[in-house]
Amino acid sequence: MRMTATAHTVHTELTHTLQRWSDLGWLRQLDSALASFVSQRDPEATEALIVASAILAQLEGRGHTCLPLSELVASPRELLAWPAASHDELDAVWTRMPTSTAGWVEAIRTSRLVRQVLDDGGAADPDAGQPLVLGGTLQMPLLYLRRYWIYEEQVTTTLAACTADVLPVDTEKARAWLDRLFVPFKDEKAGVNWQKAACALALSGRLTLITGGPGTGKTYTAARLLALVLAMHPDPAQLKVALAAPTGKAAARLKQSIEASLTQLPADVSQEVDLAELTRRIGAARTVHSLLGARPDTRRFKYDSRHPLDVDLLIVDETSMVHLELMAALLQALPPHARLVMLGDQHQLASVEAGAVLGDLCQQADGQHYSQATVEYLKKTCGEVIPAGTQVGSGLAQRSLTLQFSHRFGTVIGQLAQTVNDNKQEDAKSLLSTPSPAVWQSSRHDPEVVIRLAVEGRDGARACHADYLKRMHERPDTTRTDPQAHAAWVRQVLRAFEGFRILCAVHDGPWGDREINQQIQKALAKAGWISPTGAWYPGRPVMVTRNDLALGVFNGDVGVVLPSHSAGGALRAYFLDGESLRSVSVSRLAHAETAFAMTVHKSQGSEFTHTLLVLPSGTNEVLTRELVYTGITRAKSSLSLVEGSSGALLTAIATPVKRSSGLRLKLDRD
Ligand SMILES: Nc1ncnc2c1ncn2[C@@H]1O[C@H](COP(=O)(O)OP(=O)(O)OP(=O)(O)O)[C@@H](O)[C@H]1O
Repeated sequence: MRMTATAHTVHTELTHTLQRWSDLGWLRQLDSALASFVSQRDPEATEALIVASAILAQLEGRGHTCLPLSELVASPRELLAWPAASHDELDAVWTRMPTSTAGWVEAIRTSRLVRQVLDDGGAADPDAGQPLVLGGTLQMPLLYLRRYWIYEEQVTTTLAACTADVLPVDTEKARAWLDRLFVPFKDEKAGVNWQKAACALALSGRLTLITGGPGTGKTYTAARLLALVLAMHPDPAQLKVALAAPTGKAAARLKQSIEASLTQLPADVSQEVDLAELTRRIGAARTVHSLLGARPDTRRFKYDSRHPLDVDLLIVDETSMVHLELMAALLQALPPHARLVMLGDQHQLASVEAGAVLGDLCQQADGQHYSQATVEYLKKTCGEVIPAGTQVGSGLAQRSLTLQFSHRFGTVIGQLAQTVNDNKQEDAKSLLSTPSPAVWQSSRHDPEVVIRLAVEGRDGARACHADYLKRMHERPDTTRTDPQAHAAWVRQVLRAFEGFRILCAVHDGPWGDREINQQIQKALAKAGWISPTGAWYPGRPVMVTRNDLALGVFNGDVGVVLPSHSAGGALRAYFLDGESLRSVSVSRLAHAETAFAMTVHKSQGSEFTHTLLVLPSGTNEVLTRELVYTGITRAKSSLSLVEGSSGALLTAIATPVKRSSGLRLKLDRD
């Protein structure tokens, strides 16, 4: 098709403008490149489509799976959150943009690069491999990059199929087992034992979503569910169980806490259910990627809908970190008969990749959307009486449940986490202004406070980096000749290291993990704890930044560099997963960084006795409610907070993460 001279000039001017916006750092190069691609491939493309393409690409980079066109109508300033210097230029371009949602739809749907599949927009366009998809509804039109639309469709279709399958349950037998597996426990708030109800729910369907904050007993419940499924199975020896989590660390923790929970089961249960055999059969917990058979240099997995996983029951933990693409792959690979139980905390940070799937799926997981049938089933199967919801939720709501009582937290950290979730800023302020061993906030906004806490701890929370370094220096002589004594010493050092961690919101600047790591290294060297003569030195904590299957190390693994027991004591990086120890020669560890401090994102799935949360000064788009909630809930016993400027925490609490997605709309449709 030939472009008219005027259209050509308009396209050229616009793509130059977008390219300049990339050069100024407002857009990414990738974003303006997509806009140029659209302009080149469709000479008839409207200016609105070209601009929308660039913005769509940018939003994908920020974790959104689509662009809601209604947000472009008034002014995109809020949506884009670019620096003030951009406002005049944006406004000038916007004078040429449609002024209504319907106008945007019309400007976009006509392009041959766009596949129109609006629910109520007339016949959907045939699929001709268009790179963009216009989905959603006329009232809530959503522009997608093709692959994200496909992932959302795959997730909704498989979820709908899973939730529609009702599995037969011998309710009498189940009730008898559930009464044995759960000692009478009543949630203080609702008087419902949600853990027991979760197990009952999981028996009756192929998909169960169990959410809840830290320590609410998600893995405790999953262990009982495993015992229950095994006890109810007609041929237990045939049952194939798999455990998985998004990161290696979280997978190791899942396996460890499930095993610990299984050992706590009443003796009469373990006499009838062969728990030792169950533990053996589960095998190692895997990362979701390795479970699915990730292959280097390709997005495709070994297991998919044509080659499903060989599993009857799959339990996935830390589901909040599973992004849309991975969730689609996981659901596709599930065999049609298998049960999937997803555990996670919907309030935690989503993965950096696009999608906030758990949050989307858990919209009605509060137990207040149960149908009469769900309520009756639960009463019959586990004896728990849950009032039917005033508004009956979707099929997925019938398969979802929130555990509500934390068994782990000292009350103050738990309360603080709750006030963050509920956006109760005044309550958060008052909890933080009452110093206690559990929760403490610095009144000074100085990185020096962070360094001092790292070296000395504080009153009521002495755990700090000096602890593991002290253990390192107290190395028994036997560790030089006896490999077992050496392994025991390494474990002690690594466990002490898990007692304290600094979590930063950002990488760069004086409050970022990079600078803080350097300052702490200097301070610990000055105090005589370490001797960083080169890049590798005993006591250097490291985080792996890239998977290396050959070495057996994974992105996010955190360990400590220590001398090996071999003659000469060559340095190795040691990693602890539960009880099992791995080590790698530092000379082979090409992708690792120092980890006295790390980002909150990287800390997901881990917990530390004393957690020091560091927030930057000024406004920063990463400062969100989910980030501070995730940081706070990494603390097992004590939390310390240092803000770059006063009010950073409160600003973050008031700023929930917003990630656009069409999943909720699609789940409602189905
Ligand atoms: N009903 C219960 N009775 C007694 N102890 C419980 C109960 N539920 C959980 N616990 C204990 O509370 C602690 C936290 O439980 P668990 O690890 O299962 O929580 P979680 O929700 O998986 O936490 P996280 O999200 O932090 O991994 C464990 O020590 C567990 O044994």
